[in-house]
Amino acid sequence: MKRPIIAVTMGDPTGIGPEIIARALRDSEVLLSCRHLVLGDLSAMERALAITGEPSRIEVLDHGMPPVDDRPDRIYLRPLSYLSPADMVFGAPSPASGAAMYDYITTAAKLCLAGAVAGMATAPINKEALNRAGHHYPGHTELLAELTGTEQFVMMLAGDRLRVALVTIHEALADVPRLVTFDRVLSTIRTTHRDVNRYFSANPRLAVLSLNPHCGEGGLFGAEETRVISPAIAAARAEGIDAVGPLSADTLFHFAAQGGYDAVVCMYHDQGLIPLKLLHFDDGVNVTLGLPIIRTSVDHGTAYDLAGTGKANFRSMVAAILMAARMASVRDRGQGKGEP
Ligand SMILES: NC(=O)c1ccc[n+]([C@@H]2O[C@H](COP(=O)([O-])OP(=O)(O)OC[C@H]3O[C@@H](n4cnc5c(N)ncnc54)[C@H](O)[C@@H]3O)[C@@H](O)[C@H]2O)c1
Ligand SMILES: N[C@H](C(=O)O)[C@H](O)COP(=O)(O)O
Repeated sequence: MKRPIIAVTMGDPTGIGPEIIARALRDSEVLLSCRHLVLGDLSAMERALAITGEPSRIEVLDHGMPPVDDRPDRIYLRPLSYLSPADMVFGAPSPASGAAMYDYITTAAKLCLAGAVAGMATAPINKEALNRAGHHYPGHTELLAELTGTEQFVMMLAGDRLRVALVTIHEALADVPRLVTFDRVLSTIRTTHRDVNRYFSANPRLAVLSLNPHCGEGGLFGAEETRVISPAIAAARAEGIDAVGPLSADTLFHFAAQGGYDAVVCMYHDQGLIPLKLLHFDDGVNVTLGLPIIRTSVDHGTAYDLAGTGKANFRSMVAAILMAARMASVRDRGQGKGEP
């Protein structure tokens, strides 16, 4: 079987990205499941190989793609930046490295849209550095939505025991109640249902959380449940989606982690990501639902405290690459887990 090509973006060259890529691309399951094209910086990749001690050799591909008979001891790299040592100091992203992170992502997206690669798996960026370089996005998710002209997209983080999908993503907590609207809750449920059904689990059962303690306690602790969340769930159910709620966030994860639901729709970032990272920090995957391309990512950040030590755990990078390859094979077989 022809293995799909997954574009792997280096992320922040001053973080752990290059090191976890060096390690992940030696993983036997990764080697069996896909070919890769790393989009990044040659010097940063060479430094990561020296730090990790991985015996791979870099093969520079300025234009082409990795061959069908790619070698397990190669890193196929398209260099998109040539950073100076001053721009590669660990933990100190610069405008140049911020611009480079942006170029890796946009090039990968273009390759995905052109069908030159099957999907992309991203190493972590520093969002502040991205913005300082003049690219004003909260993260990969919103940048990729814009690049692909996608309006309805969802950040989902997934592990074997739990999947969480977010109604609001990178927002100040003070803004969340205003942003939890009927339309956003309903579109998050719809997009989550459609893509979980397609890629992960047929006819998924979705739990939808409350925003307030005890589901608002009959209005005593807030009205979003009755005003917004319940009507959105009712509308989704009327479309045939198996969504239940609103359910109290403090207890629901106990049951969801035992397999009660295929995904949990959460109202804000930390509501979903705290339980997910508690259970799955080492092997969780961040996947963007709703895009016309396949995009997965690690579930952690740049970890500057570990950059340059070779000690960062690379399992989430492995899991992200494997998930992208699996999603590509589901898509390319023209069949999902459930009906489209
Ligand atoms: N997918 C992404 O691009 C992504 C995701 C999350 C955070 N970030 C960015 O990363 C930067 C740092 O964020 P943060 O400090 O909140 O989170 P972080 O995940 O970088 O670090 C939090 C803690 O987890 C540890 N850690 C992270 N990854 C690890 C790994 N692979 N192995 C072992 N330990 C690991 C770190 O050492 C640190 O102690 C921010 O700029 C943030 O925007 C990017
Ligand atoms: N919210 C994610 C996390 O905490 O892991 C992360 O920041 C990812 O953001 P993007 O994939 O949009 O860069």
